[in-house]
Amino acid sequence: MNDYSTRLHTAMQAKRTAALVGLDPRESSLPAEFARILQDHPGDRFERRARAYEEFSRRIIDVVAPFVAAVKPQIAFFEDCGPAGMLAVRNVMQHARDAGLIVIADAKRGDIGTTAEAYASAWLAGSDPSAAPYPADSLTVSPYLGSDTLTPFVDAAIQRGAGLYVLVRTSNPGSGSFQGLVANDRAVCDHVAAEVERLNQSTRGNGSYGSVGAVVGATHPLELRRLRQVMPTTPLLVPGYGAQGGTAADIRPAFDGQGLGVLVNSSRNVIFAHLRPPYSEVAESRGWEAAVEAAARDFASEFPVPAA
Ligand SMILES: O=C(O)c1cc(=O)[nH]c(=O)n1[C@@H]1O[C@H](COP(=O)(O)O)[C@@H](O)[C@H]1O
Repeated sequence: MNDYSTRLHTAMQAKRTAALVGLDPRESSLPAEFARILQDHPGDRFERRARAYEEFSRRIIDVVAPFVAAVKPQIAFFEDCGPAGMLAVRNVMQHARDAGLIVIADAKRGDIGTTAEAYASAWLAGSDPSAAPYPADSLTVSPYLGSDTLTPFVDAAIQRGAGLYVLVRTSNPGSGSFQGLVANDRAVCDHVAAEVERLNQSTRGNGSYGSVGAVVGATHPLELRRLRQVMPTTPLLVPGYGAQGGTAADIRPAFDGQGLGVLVNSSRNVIFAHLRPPYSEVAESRGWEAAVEAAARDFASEFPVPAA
């Protein structure tokens, strides 16, 4: 069984990019052709929306799979469709795995130990997609309840060859209100980062990176640099690029010498490329999937990874 970091970095080297496409479907931004499903598909409006999100996400996966290493379904949008949405996201995750992509479930879970065990068991399929009802390779996790509540996730990650991304410094404008508070001369996010690095070491084996990752937003470039120093062997998930204002130059210092150690997320800017220039022109002449393909290619080329 290959551990998460080995699988992730193999995928990044195969696709030669650190780009990750976020699957955040939103009814109001779907291409026009999905109006048919939203109106005519059998079931109530939640079931119809779930059907549209599944079809849209599957087609995004088919378009981007040649260019990126991973996708990150944002569970909130599927949950907002009720039970049909959860079935849809399960199918989307399986479709992505069948396409050879690394799947990060963005569900931001976290709770006391026994409950955390159930969350981990539900989401961390790891190297064997049949090991959990939701076949994710890795999961986003909140550290707010304390270090002991991360342990069940770490144990499951080790057992199943799965990965975690613990929220350290999130990309939203107000993330400093708690994460930036200073205690014992260090910001809370630095304390979390030190703990993530410690937990990560226990999963590391002989590889350069372990399986306990951290989320650090591209919108805080100075913190990103500092936190990379605190977590030198921790794989980073960096959201906030593109639609939230983060740039490639903000993120580059977090990569190691081989172009590894960081996955960069972009959701809206890729999956809804048909809504913004210059890709809207591509959509007009060649359809929305051509626009997504062009946006995914451009995004992937911003974060090149050399072949192994
Ligand atoms: O865990 C995340 O992925 C995440 C953490 C964070 O700090 N900021 C953040 O934007 N995200 C997620 O990353 C995605 C960003 O989407 P775009 O802004 O459209 O690229 C959303 O699904 C967010 O929930």
